[in-house]
Amino acid sequence: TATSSLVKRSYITTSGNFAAAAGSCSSSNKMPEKRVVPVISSLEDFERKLPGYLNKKTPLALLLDYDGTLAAIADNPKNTYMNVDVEKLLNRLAVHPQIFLCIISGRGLRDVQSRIGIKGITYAGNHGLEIESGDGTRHDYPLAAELKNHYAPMVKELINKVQKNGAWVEDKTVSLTYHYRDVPADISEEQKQLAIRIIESHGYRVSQAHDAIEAKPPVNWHKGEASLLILKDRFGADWADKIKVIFAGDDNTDEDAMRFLQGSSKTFRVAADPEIQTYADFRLPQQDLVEDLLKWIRKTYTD
Ligand SMILES: O=P(O)(O)OC[C@H]1O[C@H](O[C@H]2O[C@H](CO)[C@@H](O)[C@H](O)[C@H]2O)[C@H](O)[C@@H](O)[C@@H]1O
Repeated sequence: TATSSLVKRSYITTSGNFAAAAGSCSSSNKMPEKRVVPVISSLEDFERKLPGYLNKKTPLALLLDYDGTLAAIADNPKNTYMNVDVEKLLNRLAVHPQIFLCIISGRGLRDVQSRIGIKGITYAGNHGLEIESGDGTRHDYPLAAELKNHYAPMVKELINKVQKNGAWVEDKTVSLTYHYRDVPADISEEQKQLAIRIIESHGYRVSQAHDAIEAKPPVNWHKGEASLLILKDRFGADWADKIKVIFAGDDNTDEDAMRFLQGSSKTFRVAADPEIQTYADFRLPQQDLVEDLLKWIRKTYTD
């Protein structure tokens, strides 16, 4: 079955050679030439700019990021919430027979599951390193032992040396986030640079997030690869011929999904900055437009 292949599939983990692994995907990550991304700024805009993309006879895979997409960015990850209408819409779409709902987050799997709170849907945590289907089937990216052995010492060193002046380490067991929002501006950059050096000295890869940096294992696995695995697993290798796909996200790590889904989906980047470079098909200038995206889908599939 689709779910059993999720468990059985095995991936070749990059070897203990961190540097080689870290360099191996850099060229394919290059952004396309500067282009103006069409903007969607109202519910009507979805219909106007994507006429006929969705129809109730064709199944939809709806892949959504959490922080900054379903929930507005807050001062602390513990203080995020989806507004009541978004929650209701999501719950409704989750049980629609033509809609496959998946949440793909940088948070730990259990954390994002508890925040969304919908049973029976697919979740990916830690940027896709951990995946759990609605029936409980799991896929954990097999990280090399040498890499895993560096994780705890990395957390310890970060806590000892840079968890200060308001900064703190979010330990998510296979990747971490170093939050520095509350560090005074005059020392923030220096402290962040030290955190980056510590992370890289342990062979982990750094990427920028909102007032935080992410430390991820240097493997060619991210939200893009995870999205493809999830889609293949659920709909088969020819998923692109059978279904429509929508992905929405707001962060650098979501760009991997937007890049991997190019041409076979419609992707939306939540970003206020009109100059932002993105692989997405459309830009949503405010986070609350995600609610309109969900309303557009509900209207198409339930009216
Ligand atoms: O992939 P996502 O679901 O978008 O998760 C990305 C990271 O989100 C969280 O951090 C970000 O959101 C926080 C709450 O709004 C905010 O305080 C922080 O500044 C942001 O960077 C989460 O804490 C991380 O673990 C996720 O990787």
